[in-house]
Amino acid sequence: MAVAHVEEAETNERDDNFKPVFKYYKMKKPKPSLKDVLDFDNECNIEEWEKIHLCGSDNISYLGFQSSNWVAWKNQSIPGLIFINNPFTSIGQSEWITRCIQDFPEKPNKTNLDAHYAVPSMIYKTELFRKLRWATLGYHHDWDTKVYIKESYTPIPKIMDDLTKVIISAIEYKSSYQAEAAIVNYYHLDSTLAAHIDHSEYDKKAPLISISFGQPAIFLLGGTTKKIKPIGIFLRSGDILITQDDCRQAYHAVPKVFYNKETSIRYQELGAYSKEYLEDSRINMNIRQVCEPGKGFPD
Ligand SMILES: O=C(O)CCC(=O)C(=O)O
Ligand SMILES: [Fe+2]
Repeated sequence: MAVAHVEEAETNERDDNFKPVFKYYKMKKPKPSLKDVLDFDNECNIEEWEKIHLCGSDNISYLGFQSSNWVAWKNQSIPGLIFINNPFTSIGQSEWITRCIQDFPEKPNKTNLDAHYAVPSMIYKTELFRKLRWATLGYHHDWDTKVYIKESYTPIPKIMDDLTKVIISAIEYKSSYQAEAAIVNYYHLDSTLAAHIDHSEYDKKAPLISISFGQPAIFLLGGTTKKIKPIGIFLRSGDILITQDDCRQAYHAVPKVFYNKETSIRYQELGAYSKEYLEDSRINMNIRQVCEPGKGFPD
């Protein structure tokens, strides 16, 4: 919490060019215009972006990928940001969604509910599931102190580790990389995520892999201070956003989750609970390396 206070104090209201954009896209009435939002699917507002092709490894269909050739985008003026257009099949997405709903919130992983409830297993079948906001895996992020603790660890599932390896190899990241922590965020149509920088990791440059599922959202990406006006980017189900190097230290937020009636129709393969949940929800699964390679936790 102390960290958040310092950040707030750094940018007073007058200089804050992030908040007005956040409030604008969050607005319900009148509905904001979406004409300036970057849309990689429909190739709108992306004149300054370069289309690139990334290669996934061989034999990766078990991870839900549709092929090994992925369309991605980068921008010279935003070093470190890579957007990958949904490379998953709809069955592949359904499998990841099912993991996010049925597996990842289960113990020994941690969730926001642990502090308030005796959380039953198969929580997705209970009323409590609507109150789920996050689940953490690997080194658990402590939301109050904003530090990772070496002893607070549950293993990263192999399938998530495999997915990470394929993405890290596709972006040709040169250093070694280990998926050490994951946060799964659960949003409903009225949920937002306030502007923040992810600086709890000791390695502040390594790629952060962020994958969206379910209902679409607007993601805001600003700069290292809130003085910098953010850009809005549409994130749809299956899209992968990677932030590394300087971009890792940029403010970002989610001001809006949309309702799109086609979202749940697309996942015929989902079980009944997941399908109903996804009707008005968005899931974001993000994977991080916590420590600098070969260094471990500082004393
Ligand atoms: O939901 C998203 O797209 C972003 C999540 C995020 O920024 C975070 O978990 O730190
Ligand atoms: Fe973040």
